Amino acid sequence: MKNYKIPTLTIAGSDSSGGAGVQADLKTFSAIGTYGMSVITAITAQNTKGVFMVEDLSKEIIKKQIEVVFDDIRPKSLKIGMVSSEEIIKEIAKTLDKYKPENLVIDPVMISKSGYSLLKPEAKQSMIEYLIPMAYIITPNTPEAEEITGIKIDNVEDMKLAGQKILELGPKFVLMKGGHLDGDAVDILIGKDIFKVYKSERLYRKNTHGTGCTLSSAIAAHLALGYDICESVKRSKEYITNAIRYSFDIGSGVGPVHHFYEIENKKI
Ligand SMILES: Nc1ncnc2c1ncn2[C@@H]1O[C@H](COP(=O)(O)OP(=O)(O)O)[C@@H](O)[C@H]1O
Ligand SMILES: Cc1ncc(COP(=O)(O)OP(=O)(O)O)c(N)n1
Repeated sequence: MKNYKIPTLTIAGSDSSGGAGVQADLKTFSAIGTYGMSVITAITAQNTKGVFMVEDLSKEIIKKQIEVVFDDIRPKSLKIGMVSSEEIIKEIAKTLDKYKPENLVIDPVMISKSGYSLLKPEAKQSMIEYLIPMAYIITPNTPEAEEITGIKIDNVEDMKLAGQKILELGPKFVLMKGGHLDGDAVDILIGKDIFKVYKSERLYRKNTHGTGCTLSSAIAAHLALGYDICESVKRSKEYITNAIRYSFDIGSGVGPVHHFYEIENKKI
């Protein structure tokens, strides 16, 4: 049930083309029916053809954005997307630690579809050490899970192994996303006492810019609305599948997925 007074927050980078990052997150929050807020970590000059330039914001302004939001409108859930440097990761972890946020969804963004490194390689370890243990749920795609665990992932069995290893780093749940493998799009939710598979048919679409951002913010929105973890993932998987199904051509490269308000009423 939508409730536009329920606050949700994204801590992520800005995508000037509107398909990924903060812009995708805010569209998702609105479409699912929550009140979206944003803490911007970096500005990317990006379009459907690629990422052309990135500038991080200072750790001071990132910290201040978090503080003023939490001190005034405490979010019911939040997601963290692009955080590119060790310095920024540590500042966010330290600042959030003061507020003990509930329902923290971490999308461990590393490399954009166009191949641009959005996480500096030397910052990977601080993401593992400082951010991942704080997560209620983390949502790695297979290349990210490989980077985090060192396990090569070619199939669902490998996804389970890697997911288990990520769980040992401290998050409550891990959602292993299988969009990069062949065949059906299979995601696996792993927790101490939970193992659930969410499967949808593979859609052969060109326009898949922002899929990971959209899925993680959909999970944050559903958690904020009060759904439990399994129902939040189920509804978010339906949301992203429809968003990919109705994705459209805009620009000359990989276009965005479609956020629209009727999406929840469509059957997949
Ligand atoms: N071609 C596709 N058809 C259907 N679902 C897909 C497709 N590609 C990705 N997905 C789904 O979109 C979500 C994002 O997946 P993935 O592509 O693995 O992550 P990311 O966008 O972070 O690289 C997952 O739920 C995945 O199963
Ligand atoms: C600013 C910003 N943040 C994250 C991403 C990566 O988004 P993702 O949802 O993984 O989709 P692709 O860009 O890989 O299609 C981004 N591109 N920009």
